[in-house]
Amino acid sequence: MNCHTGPRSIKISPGEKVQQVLFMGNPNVGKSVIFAKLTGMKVESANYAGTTITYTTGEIAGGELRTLATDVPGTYSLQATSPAEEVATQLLGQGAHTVLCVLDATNLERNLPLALQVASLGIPVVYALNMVDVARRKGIEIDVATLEKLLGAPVVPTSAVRGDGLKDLREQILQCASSHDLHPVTIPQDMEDFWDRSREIAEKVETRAERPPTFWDRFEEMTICPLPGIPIAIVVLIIAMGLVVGGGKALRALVLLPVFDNYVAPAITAAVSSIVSEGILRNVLVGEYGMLIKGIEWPIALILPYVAFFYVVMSFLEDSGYLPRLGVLLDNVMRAMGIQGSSVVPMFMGYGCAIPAILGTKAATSQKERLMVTGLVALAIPCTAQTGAFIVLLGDHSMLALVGVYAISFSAMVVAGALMSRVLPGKVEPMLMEIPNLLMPDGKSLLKKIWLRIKQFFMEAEIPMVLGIGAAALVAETGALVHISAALQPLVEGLLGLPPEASLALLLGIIRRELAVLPLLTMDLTLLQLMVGSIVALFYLPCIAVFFVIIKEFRLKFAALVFVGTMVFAFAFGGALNYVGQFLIRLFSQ
Ligand SMILES: Nc1nc2c(ncn2[C@@H]2O[C@H](COP(=O)(O)OP(=O)(O)OP(=O)(O)O)[C@@H](O)[C@H]2O)c(=O)[nH]1
Ligand SMILES: [Mg+2]
Repeated sequence: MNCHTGPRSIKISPGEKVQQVLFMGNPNVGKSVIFAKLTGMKVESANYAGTTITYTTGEIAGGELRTLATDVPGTYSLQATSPAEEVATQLLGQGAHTVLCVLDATNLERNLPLALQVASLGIPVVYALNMVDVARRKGIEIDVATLEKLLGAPVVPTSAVRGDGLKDLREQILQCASSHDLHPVTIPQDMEDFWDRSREIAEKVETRAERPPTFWDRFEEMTICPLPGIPIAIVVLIIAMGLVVGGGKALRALVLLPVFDNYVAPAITAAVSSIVSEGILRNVLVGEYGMLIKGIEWPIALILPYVAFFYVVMSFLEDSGYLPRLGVLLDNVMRAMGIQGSSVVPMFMGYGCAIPAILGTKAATSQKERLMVTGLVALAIPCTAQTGAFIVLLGDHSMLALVGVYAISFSAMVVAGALMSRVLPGKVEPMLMEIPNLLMPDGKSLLKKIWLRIKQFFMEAEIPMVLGIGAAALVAETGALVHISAALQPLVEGLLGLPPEASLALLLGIIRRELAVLPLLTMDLTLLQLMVGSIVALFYLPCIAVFFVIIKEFRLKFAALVFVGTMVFAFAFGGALNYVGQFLIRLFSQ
């Protein structure tokens, strides 16, 4: 038997007895952190609801029998309302030797209904009372002995990020799992919600110290009120953008470009020239579009610095719990787009990469919300690599042009969202928006997360880049580009006012989003042409990998709609910008 584990699989010999443990609980209570620490497996954790949207299985060492633990997506109740919650209830239906139910000590009353539902099915439960460090900071005390008595099962106080209480928790899990059998369970349609009982228990075990609010308490509140929440959000976004643009530029100019230009490129050119004689092959390898030159310079010396700083900022925002607060502030704007404020998280993820953003929509409660967010991410949200390309292309000319591209992207989202909410079938259900505690991210996990993301960018970008640029070099060197450019001339030159070679950007943009921008670097373009080129690249097709995910998650029909929609939007908007721009230039030069 092979268990689904995400990154690797666990082999179990036929007939071997294993213990199954499910890690369950409300979203954002620390299940994945506990799971990662007890199994040594790498799983994503972040400070918002819905980080885990599918399950991962790992092994907890130490018992007599082997113990398999499964990190389950968070759920508020056993009546699933989203695809991610359905995964949780299906896993529970298969039964377990033990369920580890993780409770957030700062939100006990809201966490208990699920715990009581699970226990009412007769499944053995061990409780982790997690986040006790945050509870202490907030002046919340929980009487663990009484809670244990009321729940009739072991309760272990833990602080998962610090590792406190995890040794004891492991022992309790192994002991409980070894003394019970596994039975599949049927989850009744109309389960009791246990809200009253939860309130009763919470009242008995919880004491909240009467104390004046600390600065941190007040700051948590301030971030969600329009005043001063919106000015705070603007400052946060300016700092974030400054860090990405400034930090990326410095890393690129001071380290990566000098190293590449002075050492790497000459070494590669010399090595290839000594083996390959002059001609098409040498040009494809190290010429103007040489795959070994541009294929390394573009992803590593130009884009990587921005990607790296972007992930630093994004991971910090994710782990601090600030993102859902942005959702509260933007709720009205998001509703104008036809989606819920809580979708700010997957949409923000889209600024990293569209794929986790689309998968992240599994936590949404309606299919229409999933389609809307996916459509918007595919159309108008540039991924981090494309953002890097925009900064390289526009940032050196005019920061205003760069800000302009993002302003157009936001406006387009409102228009496209309003359009899609009319065209797409179904209804967007109101979603529960959970606002997590603001936390100071744990340094070690933050660095690990940033490093993993940078590594993943490198692995995913490098090969398609080199191959795509190689294909482009071949197209240019063999003269095929002239024919392709002639065929696309009415579109590229006529409608968009770009030089014919810009057709290369459209061809390469199918492979990766930043490749729809980078070829423009080698052309001598006016500011208007740079803007038009960037806007077309922004709205143009998402990359091939994203299409595969859209087809897998939704239907081919929706992928086709995204294909046509993004194409039409890109050319219509790019064309309009070109004509309006040219008209204004003529008007002002008279
Ligand atoms: N201070 C503190 N932070 C914690 C603790 N446990 C988890 N966290 C943080 O809380 C956030 C949520 O943790 P996750 O492990 O992603 O939560 P989850 O229950 O898996 O969430 P979903 O996958 O969304 O259901 C992360 O930012 C963690 O770093 C803890 O004991 N103390
Ligand atoms: Mg999780």
